[in-house]
Amino acid sequence: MRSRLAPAHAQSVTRVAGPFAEEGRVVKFHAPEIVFGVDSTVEAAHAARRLGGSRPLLVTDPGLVEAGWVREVQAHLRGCGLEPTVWSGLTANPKDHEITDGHRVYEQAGCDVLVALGGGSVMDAAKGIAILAGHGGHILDFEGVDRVTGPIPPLVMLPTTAGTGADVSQFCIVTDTTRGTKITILGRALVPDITVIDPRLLTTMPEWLSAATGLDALTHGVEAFVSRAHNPLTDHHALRAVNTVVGTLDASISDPWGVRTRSVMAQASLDAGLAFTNAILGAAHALSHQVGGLLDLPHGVINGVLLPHVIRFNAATDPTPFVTIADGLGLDEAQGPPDEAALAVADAVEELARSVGVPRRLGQLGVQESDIPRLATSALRDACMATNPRPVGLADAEALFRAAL
Ligand SMILES: NC(=O)c1ccc[n+]([C@@H]2O[C@H](COP(=O)([O-])OP(=O)(O)OC[C@H]3O[C@@H](n4cnc5c(N)ncnc54)[C@H](O)[C@@H]3O)[C@@H](O)[C@H]2O)c1
Ligand SMILES: [Fe+2]
Repeated sequence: MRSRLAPAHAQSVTRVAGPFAEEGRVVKFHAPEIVFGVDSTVEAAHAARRLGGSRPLLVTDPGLVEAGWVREVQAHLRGCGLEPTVWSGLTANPKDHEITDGHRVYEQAGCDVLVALGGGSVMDAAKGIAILAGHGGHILDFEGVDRVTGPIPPLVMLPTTAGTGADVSQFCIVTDTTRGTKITILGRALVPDITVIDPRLLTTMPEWLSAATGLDALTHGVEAFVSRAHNPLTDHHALRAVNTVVGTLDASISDPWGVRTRSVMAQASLDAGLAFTNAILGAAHALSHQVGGLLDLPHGVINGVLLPHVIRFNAATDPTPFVTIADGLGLDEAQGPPDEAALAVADAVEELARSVGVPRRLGQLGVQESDIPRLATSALRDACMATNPRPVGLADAEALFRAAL
């Protein structure tokens, strides 16, 4: 049974972080070691060494090579006496066969630790390589929950977007190129050993990427807050992430080199990541993974289109948690009826998405009516669907896709 606060005008938002557990309920919370700060990148090299590595595979992608960050991290690794091999042969929304390629390089070079420098795609690829290094087999064999049962090599994360939260999460998302969908591999074994968050690395993000990844963090915050698996520890991070993204995303885009606003967004991404890795996600992600797998589009952009629709769908049966979000965002409707407060949150998300240049409709991204039955069917199998607060049937998933089309 959901334990949720009464509307915000009756109780303050700070109550969300109140008593940890109801009687008879166990609350768990996992997180990697976290280093946060401008110019902290070198810590990743120290960490790789401290974790017992001598030959790191530096997993990255061509965009990060071009941005100049790969050279810098290579120098740090060498400066710590390590012998890195760089592998950058992956694309956004990493593909199953790319993980196989990366694993081959890992084995051929005799690597013993993974350092991921990049966005969610790079970090998920590094996790995928770690899974294969520990178990062999094919990456798609590990789809689902807790299929990674043995030890895997140490994982050091240097996130360059803000963000997917993959640097703190137990998720690994890979594109199944045969089925044209994204699979979710989920389990505590995939929580990285350490994330080194240097907001300086975010300054080279192009505008569209800042917008997309900021909306991804917002979606993580909202979905974690309303998730069936939420708890007071995750609520705190989820709410703070939502408030911070809404308050800062515009500014971080208009001042791309501003390390202060980038730092705030990095913290929002971290908060959102800590929330969702523990509370899991919901229908927006379950639907988004299908569109991302089919059309190879930026994950955060798809989320920005879908989230308002999913909020309205969920609020139709229980608007209460959205009242707390509305209150945190300072929306006037938080003082009124709960369903109006929830709709105001959906509208605020839609407005933010449009203000940062995300299209309003899935149709503008290339989704067609004829895709919907297939997208809806596979969305029901996604691991994120189980924690959506309102049960989603096939007709609901189709209706959600149509509403967003
Ligand atoms: N594992 C998880 O917990 C989790 C959570 C959410 C999303 N994801 C996954 O993450 C992926 C999306 O990751 P993303 O949104 O971070 O983008 P991304 O990693 O796909 O990167 C997109 C592009 O941006 C470039 N880029 C990244 N950082 C840059 C920087 N600082 N400067 C210049 N260019 C830069 C990359 O080179 C790439 O070309 C999707 O596959 C999604 O499914 C994973
Ligand atoms: Fe996401």
